[in-house]
Amino acid sequence: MHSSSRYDIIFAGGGTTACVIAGRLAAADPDLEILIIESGPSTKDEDIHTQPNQWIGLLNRTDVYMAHSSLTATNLNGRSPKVNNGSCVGGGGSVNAMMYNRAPASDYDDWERLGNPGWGAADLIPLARKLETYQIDGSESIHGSSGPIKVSYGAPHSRSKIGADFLSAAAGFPRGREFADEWNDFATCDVYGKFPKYIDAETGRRSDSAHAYLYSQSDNPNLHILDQAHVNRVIFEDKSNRAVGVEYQAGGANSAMLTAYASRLVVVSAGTFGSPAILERSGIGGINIMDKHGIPVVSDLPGVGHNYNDHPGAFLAYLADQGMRKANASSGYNDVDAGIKVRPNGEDLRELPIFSDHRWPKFFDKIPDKSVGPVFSLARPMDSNLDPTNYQVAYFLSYPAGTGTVHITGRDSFLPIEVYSGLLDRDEDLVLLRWFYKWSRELARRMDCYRGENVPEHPRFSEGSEARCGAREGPVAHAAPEIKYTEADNEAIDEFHREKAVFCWHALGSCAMKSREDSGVVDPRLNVYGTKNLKVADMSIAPLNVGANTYHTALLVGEKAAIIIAEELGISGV
Ligand SMILES: Cc1cc2nc3c(=O)[nH]c(=O)nc-3n(C[C@H](O)[C@H](O)[C@H](O)COP(=O)(O)OP(=O)(O)OC[C@H]3O[C@@H](n4cnc5c(N)ncnc54)[C@H](O)[C@@H]3O)c2cc1C
Repeated sequence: MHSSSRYDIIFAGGGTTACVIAGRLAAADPDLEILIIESGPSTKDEDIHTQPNQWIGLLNRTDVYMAHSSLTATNLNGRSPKVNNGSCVGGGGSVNAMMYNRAPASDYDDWERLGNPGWGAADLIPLARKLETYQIDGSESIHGSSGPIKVSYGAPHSRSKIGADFLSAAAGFPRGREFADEWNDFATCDVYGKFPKYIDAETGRRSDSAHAYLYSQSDNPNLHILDQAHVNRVIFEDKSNRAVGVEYQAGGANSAMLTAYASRLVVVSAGTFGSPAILERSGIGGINIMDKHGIPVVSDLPGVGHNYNDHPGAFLAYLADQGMRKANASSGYNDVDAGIKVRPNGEDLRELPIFSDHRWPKFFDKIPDKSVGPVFSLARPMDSNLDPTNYQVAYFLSYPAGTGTVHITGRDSFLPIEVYSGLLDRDEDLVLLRWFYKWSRELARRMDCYRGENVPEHPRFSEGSEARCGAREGPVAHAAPEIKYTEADNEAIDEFHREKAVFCWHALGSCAMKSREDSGVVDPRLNVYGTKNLKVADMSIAPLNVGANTYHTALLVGEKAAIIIAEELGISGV
């Protein structure tokens, strides 16, 4: 499809957000010459991407899924956890777990309050309706009925019994929370519910932005997708700092450097790891980084690569009764059925030292739609090295206190990037994870299918501890007393998290939309400070974390960016 080297708009990176923007603009103005340069392969109609139950297998595919080693952090016992992103047309959206989870309204209002007019919930909620066709009974004031992204509970008859078992255990769990059919209304949390999925109920296929926005316009000859090509840097017109194109390589690390020119706009949309790296290689970033790698400075922006965040969590494996077997043969299923976005009550807060004294009053207390994170069940372990008959109960922190950094290690786009994760840097995050472990285990051991813990996948409690893990005959009674943990047990849980806690693929924030004085990288119109005709649009612009899996926010950023760009280029109908 790559026929010319002059375009109106070039996208550097062709992931979730780029597909939304390019698709919207191309649909509104089919004459617009658009080039998307994506380092990974095409995903069009590939079963591994379109068949939901194949998604766990994707995590072993180095061609469509990129793993970055991170530097070790203080609280990780010398461990260097991998952080990952999708690397293919559609990016994370073409490899992700398809869990549909919307962030609370207050998150976007927080973004707006940081000096970003137009990014509050009142502006974004209409876009949330626009982007989806909600195939579940839901209120029209909250959900869309004609958007490109399809949301359902999965293909009919595709669910396992694990989700229902989780919800029935929750009903008997004495910690008393309600149940709700709707928990994605931007307001509700602390209720149990079923997890909707980015799966088209009619076809059973994954509903991703690549297919929904881009491939659906394959007949448009002006919409060019160049896959398996790495963007090295943005090119600027001499002295004016106006972006005029990009340099890229289409044949691997040793191939020739090629150029493509954009007369109207360059949009960097390479995700939380790729976007700051492209900016830094282009001379946009901290002076220390430019000096270190001998890159001429275009814009001195020390915030590039800072403010990196994700959701730290853990996936606990349990032994299951063989009769409760799992995902059936249907491919329209992602193994995730039920969960809760937990908000601690007064009693819970007494179990959360450090967190309840500092982070809670500062960030959560007065804002009732903010949960501290979800707990959810999985019918099959995320880790394909584990026995597939195990089930998992997982949890993650929505707003961890620790943050990290992402920087280049050289001028070559094939060099690894340097990531400092910040994972568990802060004690309050460790305390909260400890509490989540206990809560989630109480739920897991009340499930009918429970037959004990997969011991190596749990904390190493000492001999004689009430908390010690192992195989069991069956579940405990719903009203059974909770396990009492000693100080030594608490230390074992912390140690487990130091060794096993992971980031949940929700990287964001490394090119934050904030004021320049506050270490921001882009303004509210997504323009990179100190440049012209250059925007960043993807999850890297998130100035603060969001209390949900991040695909929904990436889609929202795409819809919002499409409107901004259309306004500026005089394109109507977006
Ligand atoms: C395994 C996994 C599971 C997930 N599960 C869920 C879930 O169940 N629910 C949910 O809501 N969210 C989930 N997410 C998160 C969600 O998918 C991401 O937040 C979202 O896709 C991020 O979109 P983005 O546009 O910011 O970046 P991406 O979609 O990551 O796109 C960035 C693209 O840029 C490309 N790129 C990078 N550098 C270059 C370069 N130099 N040149 C050219 N191209 C480049 C990358 O290859 C990538 O395709 C998951 C993510 C992953 C990876």
